Amino acid sequence: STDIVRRSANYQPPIWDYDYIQSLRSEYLGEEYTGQVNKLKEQVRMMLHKVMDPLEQLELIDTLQRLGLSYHFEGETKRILEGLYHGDDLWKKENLYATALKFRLFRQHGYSMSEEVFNSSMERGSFKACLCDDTKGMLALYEASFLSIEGENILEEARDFSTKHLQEFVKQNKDQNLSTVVSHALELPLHWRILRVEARWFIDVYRSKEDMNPTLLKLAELDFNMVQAAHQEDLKQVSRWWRSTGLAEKLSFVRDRLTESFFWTVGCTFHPHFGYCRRMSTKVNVLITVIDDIYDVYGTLDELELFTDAVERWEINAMDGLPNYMKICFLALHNSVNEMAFDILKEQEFHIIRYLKKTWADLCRAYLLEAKWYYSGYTPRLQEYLENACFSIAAPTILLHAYFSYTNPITKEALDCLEEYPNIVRLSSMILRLADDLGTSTDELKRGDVPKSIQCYMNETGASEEDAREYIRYLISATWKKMNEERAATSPFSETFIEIAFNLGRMAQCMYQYGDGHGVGNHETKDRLLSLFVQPIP
Ligand SMILES: CC1(C)[C@@H]2CC[C@@]1(C)[C@@H](OP(=O)([O-])OP(=O)([O-])[O-])C2
Ligand SMILES: [Mg+2]
Ligand SMILES: [Mg+2]
Ligand SMILES: [Mg+2]
Ligand SMILES: [Mg+2]
Ligand SMILES: [Mg+2]
Repeated sequence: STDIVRRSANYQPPIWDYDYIQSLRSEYLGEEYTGQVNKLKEQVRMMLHKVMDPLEQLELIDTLQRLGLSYHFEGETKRILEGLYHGDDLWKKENLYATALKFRLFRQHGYSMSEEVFNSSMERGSFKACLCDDTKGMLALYEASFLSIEGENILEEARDFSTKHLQEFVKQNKDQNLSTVVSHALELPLHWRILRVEARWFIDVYRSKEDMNPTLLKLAELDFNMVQAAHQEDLKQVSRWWRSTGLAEKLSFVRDRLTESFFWTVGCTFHPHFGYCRRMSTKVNVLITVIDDIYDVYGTLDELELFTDAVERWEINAMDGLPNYMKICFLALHNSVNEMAFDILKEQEFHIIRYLKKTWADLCRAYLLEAKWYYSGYTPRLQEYLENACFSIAAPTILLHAYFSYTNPITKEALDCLEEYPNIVRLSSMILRLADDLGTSTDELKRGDVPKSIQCYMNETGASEEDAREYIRYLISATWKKMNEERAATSPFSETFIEIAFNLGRMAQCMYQYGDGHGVGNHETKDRLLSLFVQPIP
């Protein structure tokens, strides 16, 4: 047969090998620290009951959230916010900092809050110039502005005004600690950050604050380490499964990214009780990574047509015509997905195979279309590219599997809605796709891949690459406003699902913050993985 010339991405081996992952241990696993944690949680509950000043109540809620502790105190938090929302005393001695903090927390927790609350800080349509010296207020206004939805001009003005003055503040660099915090916020606003990664960073910042509360700090450190121990067990378990598939060595040309695939799931649901969801989602992510590389790098168009047909048919004898490397990949996918369907059938008597095979078929068809565009040298218009690329980024597949792996009871209503790719899924996919293209397209185009959003926009408008990237960043920001609207809207999905969809977008911005954190595994990603999964807080 004619020699097939196959592209290569020259992917590096995983950052940690199997034996290293299996060697992970934590002294915080088991009951050793449970007594101490419960005592500390009790003390924090007392604090939540005793704090009476409205602003101090909000500050405590915000601090608990930033320390990664709010999941322990959802009841108390709700009670306090309910009380504040319906009371009106807070609004009297008002300053920008208090208004912005209150605005952000209420919107974050789904309360309706008008942007007009900032009117007293404005005159003739802009923010009062004197406010720019209030750095704490500027920072609070900046963070609050990312809870905006489309058409909120005051919040748009708030973001521009605060960004400008915060950048000025960092340049003057008068106060090292505050400059660090301000730079961090300017890099990525709180609303777009992954809670777990943020908590690890904030615990260190909180330790050196003059108003630091030792009980909160101690609980945050202990809880972080205990959750890390739980995550280690999940990672070790799913790493054993990954090794049993043999895919990494059989398909030596694909990305072998088990730990990064696991990191994506921790960003979506870090809660210790969601171990099954993390393990299932990791399987999905690592399989998607392999199949994506088969379509993007290795497969010939004929082979890809065969693989796509086999996935659409979803039956064992569909494998017969496949080349060997595709046989093993198809059977690994088929076995893993059917096993998840079996778990649900056993547990909930809900037969979900048709939903799962459809999402994998949709994904492979989207991959195939991109491969056809690549091989024919076609560059689509941006809109046409994105229509397909919101499927090929695999967010719908990831979110559907996540829904099944934590939801009990599964409802027909939510499933029918999920099948229509609802807004929340579409928007989360868009953010993931755009952030991924910003982070991966340079390397992808070097080794040969379909033109990505940046290139499609350049081709369509004649824009430079830098302007195209700027436009893609603008699209991410605009998509977040639509996402914020989805949270407020009523939907058949639980708060948990909405949060997972939001976190998938956040994970993308976290993973690609410094380039291709998944495929290349730069040092920032490695540092994050070490701090999340290996090194306990001392
Ligand atoms: C989990 C994922 C988001 C999905 C599989 C690996 C990813 C990190 C990304 O990989 P990439 O090759 O960049 O996707 P695409 O650009 O080829 O669609 C697509
Ligand atoms: Mg982050
Ligand atoms: Mg390999
Ligand atoms: Mg790819
Ligand atoms: Mg791809
Ligand atoms: Mg990519």
